[in-house]
Amino acid sequence: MVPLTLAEHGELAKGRLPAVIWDFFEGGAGAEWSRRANLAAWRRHVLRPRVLVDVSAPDCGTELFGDRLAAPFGVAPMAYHQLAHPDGECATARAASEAGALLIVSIFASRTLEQIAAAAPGAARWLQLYWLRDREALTALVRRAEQADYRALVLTVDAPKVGRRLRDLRNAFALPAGLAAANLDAELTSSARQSATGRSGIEEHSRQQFDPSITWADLAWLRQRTRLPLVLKGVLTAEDARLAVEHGVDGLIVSNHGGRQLDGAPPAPAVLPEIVDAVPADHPVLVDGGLRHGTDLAKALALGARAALVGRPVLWGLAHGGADGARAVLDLVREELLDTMVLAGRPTLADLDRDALAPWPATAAAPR
Ligand SMILES: Cc1cc2nc3c(=O)[nH]c(=O)nc-3n(C[C@H](O)[C@H](O)[C@H](O)COP(=O)(O)O)c2cc1C
Ligand SMILES: CC(C)CC(=O)C(=O)O
Repeated sequence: MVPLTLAEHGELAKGRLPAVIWDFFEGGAGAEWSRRANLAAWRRHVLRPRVLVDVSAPDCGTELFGDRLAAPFGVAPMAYHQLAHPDGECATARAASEAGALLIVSIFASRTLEQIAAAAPGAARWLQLYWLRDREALTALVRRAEQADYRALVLTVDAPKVGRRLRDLRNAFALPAGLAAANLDAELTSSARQSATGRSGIEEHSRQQFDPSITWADLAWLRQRTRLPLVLKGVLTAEDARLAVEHGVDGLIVSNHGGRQLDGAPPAPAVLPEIVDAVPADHPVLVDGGLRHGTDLAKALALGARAALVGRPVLWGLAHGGADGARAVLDLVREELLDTMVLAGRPTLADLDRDALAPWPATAAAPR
């Protein structure tokens, strides 16, 4: 079967992956309300098509922190791509580069920052960090990212601890032998391999390593250690967006972490407009969560996002087709975005403004 939708990439991946890995990828926290809400939220808006517009040359190319992208999209930071494919993040890097997408590498990547950079030289890539208790390890990562030409740092701020992920608890999920967080000291992550306490290995490890005491005041410490743009991921209120700007942050990613952290947190499209309105226009606001169609990406842009990130579907492509599979996923999203722009009579990104959207009436059930 040649997959024609992201969901079909998911079906192929599910057939390939061990059930516990599928659950780690797919699962959310708690009752998984936020995970499901992410998928439903994009359906609560309709596109307002304009007609008799010249759509013969639609253009979705853009630039982000100086890098050219084929579309305003990227790969969300996700841990351990080798769970999906032996080439791991190196394959994803090739795929993203060929598709003209931004790649955000997770601090829990299973290949080194340098290997990933070498797999796609010159490509747009950022490094995502969690605030580790070990600040020397954090500083070392920042240095390496600068040397390997990563263009921005993303600090994920929605995870003072890992959310209560019931699937991983039931599966006592732990990293398989031979797989590790390649950029961190083996000692720092060894607990991710066991679940002696009956928790998931991932939860156990984050409990030991994440510093839950950091506050806005600590951001200055990180700011002083790098010239790279700093982006906060996991901001969901206008209040925090304003604080971020006051504390010298350069951009935001509006995200509920794919529903994997606070269950009950809003899906990004519900809060994106208030956040876009709260920050100066030269601070890019990105978004992620539940994007499964080019139309979802068009809606994100119309709500004011500068770009949107795709998470799980990239792992699906990687799992069933390696770099080619991940690239097929990204190409599909871009092609569907271009289709949407043509059929909606909005051939440039500037045309995808708030007039391009209307809410689906609250009284009408959102179609499945
Ligand atoms: C398997 C998996 C691992 C993830 N690892 C990280 C991570 O290391 N750092 C992070 O900031 N977010 C992580 N995320 C969250 C994603 O960056 C992103 O917010 C979310 O997956 C987007 O939703 P989507 O998967 O519905 O597209 C992870 C998500 C998944 C599914
Ligand atoms: C290793 C985990 C803490 C990575 C993560 O953020 C996630 O699984 O959502």
